[in-house]
Amino acid sequence: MNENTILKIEDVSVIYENGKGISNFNLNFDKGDFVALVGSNGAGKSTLINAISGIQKLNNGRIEFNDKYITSKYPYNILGFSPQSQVIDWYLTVADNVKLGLLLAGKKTKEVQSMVDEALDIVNLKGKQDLSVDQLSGGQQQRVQIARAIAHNPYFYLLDEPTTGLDAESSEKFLRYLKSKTENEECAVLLSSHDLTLLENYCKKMIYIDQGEIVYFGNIKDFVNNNSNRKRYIVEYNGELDSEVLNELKVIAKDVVMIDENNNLVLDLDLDVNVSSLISIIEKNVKLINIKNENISLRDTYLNMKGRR
Ligand SMILES: Nc1ncnc2c1ncn2[C@@H]1O[C@H](COP(=O)(O)OP(=O)(O)OP(=O)(O)O)[C@@H](O)[C@H]1O
Repeated sequence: MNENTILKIEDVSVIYENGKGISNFNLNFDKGDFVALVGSNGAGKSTLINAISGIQKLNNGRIEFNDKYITSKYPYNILGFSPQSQVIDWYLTVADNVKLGLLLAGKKTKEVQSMVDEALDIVNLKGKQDLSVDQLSGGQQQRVQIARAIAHNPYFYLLDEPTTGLDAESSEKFLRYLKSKTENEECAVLLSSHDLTLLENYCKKMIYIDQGEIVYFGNIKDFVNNNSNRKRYIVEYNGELDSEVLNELKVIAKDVVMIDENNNLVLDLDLDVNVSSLISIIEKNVKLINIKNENISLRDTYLNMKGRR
């Protein structure tokens, strides 16, 4: 195993009695990796996460940890695991929930309080530390679970839909925190979510699973570049576009024509569309100021690909 590799998955299959599950997964996670796990409902994301966490038995293959980071003697030390279902202790306060996680991770009592404070700060629950968790909203309870998963500064974060139920600002703050961890410390993150825009903004790599199989594992940028069959053009212009011209553009651009909030014309074009012919149509009607060329988002690329599969 490469010295930068934290965790390696070789030929892993988990097949449930009904024949569903995941088959022949080969993956590896190096330090610095921030990996998005994407796929439709039932694709196999939680199965993979639970297999890595050890709560799901494998039918085949093995999961190897680099013993530089992970010793099987102290698994809680290494994994920052937040499963999809809530696993908080309802009879404890917010702070005690996090403290319990730290003690299970083998942290010494004297270092625990500052780690609790830091984790609660990251999830914006500092003022609520003495409340019992059943007094919190659903999103706040989810944040307690996150705090418990991250408080011990694990080498590997294993997070199953951690932002579900979180407000936009908490989700952004949490992903920003994870990004800075992967950039500055020896750790890696695997995080599942259906929020592809959030994932694209923070993660570097992605695993795309469909019906228990890996469709893609690699950089998000490469996925978008290689699989998007369209490019976006943003056209800034002076004047008023006639509806006739817009209709003409819509025929060529197969209806994917919009006017954005800055009153620019947005065209999502198939790669084989001749852009200059479109521009001459626009120029007949208005004065062109600028044309910007953008890649399509991960979300649009993914939805497009799903439509084709
Ligand atoms: N304990 C189980 N017994 C039998 N089948 C299961 C079990 N757990 C999951 N499955 C099936 O395995 C497949 C993968 O499920 P999994 O929970 O891993 O999907 P997921 O990608 O996490 O979905 P979601 O986005 O809905 O959380 C599904 O078809 C699911 O019905």
